[in-house]
Amino acid sequence: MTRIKICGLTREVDVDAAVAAGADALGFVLYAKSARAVTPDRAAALAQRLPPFVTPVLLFVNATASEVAQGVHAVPHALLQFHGDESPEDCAAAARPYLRAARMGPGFDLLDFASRYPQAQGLLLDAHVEGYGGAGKVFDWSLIPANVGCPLVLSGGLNPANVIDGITRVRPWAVDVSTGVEQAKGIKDAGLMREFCEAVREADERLACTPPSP
Ligand SMILES: O=C(O)c1ccccc1N[C@@H]1O[C@H](COP(=O)(O)O)[C@@H](O)[C@H]1O
Repeated sequence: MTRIKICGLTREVDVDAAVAAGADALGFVLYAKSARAVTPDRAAALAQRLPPFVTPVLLFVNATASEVAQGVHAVPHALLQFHGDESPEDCAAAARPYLRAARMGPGFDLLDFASRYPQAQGLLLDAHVEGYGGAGKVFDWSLIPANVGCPLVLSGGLNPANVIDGITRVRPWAVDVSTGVEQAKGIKDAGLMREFCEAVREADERLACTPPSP
């Protein structure tokens, strides 16, 4: 079953709708330059609404150790997502489970990148864009090598119309969406979130019916 993360939530109503739609994880952007940025206190208030087994994720871009510590203090049970130029040491400093974002583009060596972050719970694959992420841009999925050796979260420009193709071609552990389920930056659309989650389940059903390759 493909796990679903919906990212960039800023409103209680969207958190509740994302949970109702079937999201497994919700992301809160602690990056002041993002149009979806929330403060650690706001992230805590939003994360407090989550029921058991729905994971809050705190997204950082080149944050200082003190900024990461503030986020972790506010939402102690969160998974961290490092989406900038953080080194393996930066990611490990908070001593919390984390996802490392990889900025996919021509010439990017994902296997080498993965070997530098053996402590990451998984790699989140996003398009290489200016501003680091959340741009709604799809990257060339054929750039993903086989056997990366850790769970992959497919991201970058996913939406209800293309996520089935993404899952059936890449077969990721999870998918992550932000722009593709929004009415405006940081304002989610309950209908699109529902359609996205339904499309993921449809992809899973198609994969379950696909005979294994010989
Ligand atoms: O959402 C943002 O504003 C953001 C800013 C900086 C880095 C990452 C950001 N979001 C993440 O980007 C990917 C792809 O998003 P999209 O679906 O293409 O809009 C996703 O993981 C967001 O979590």
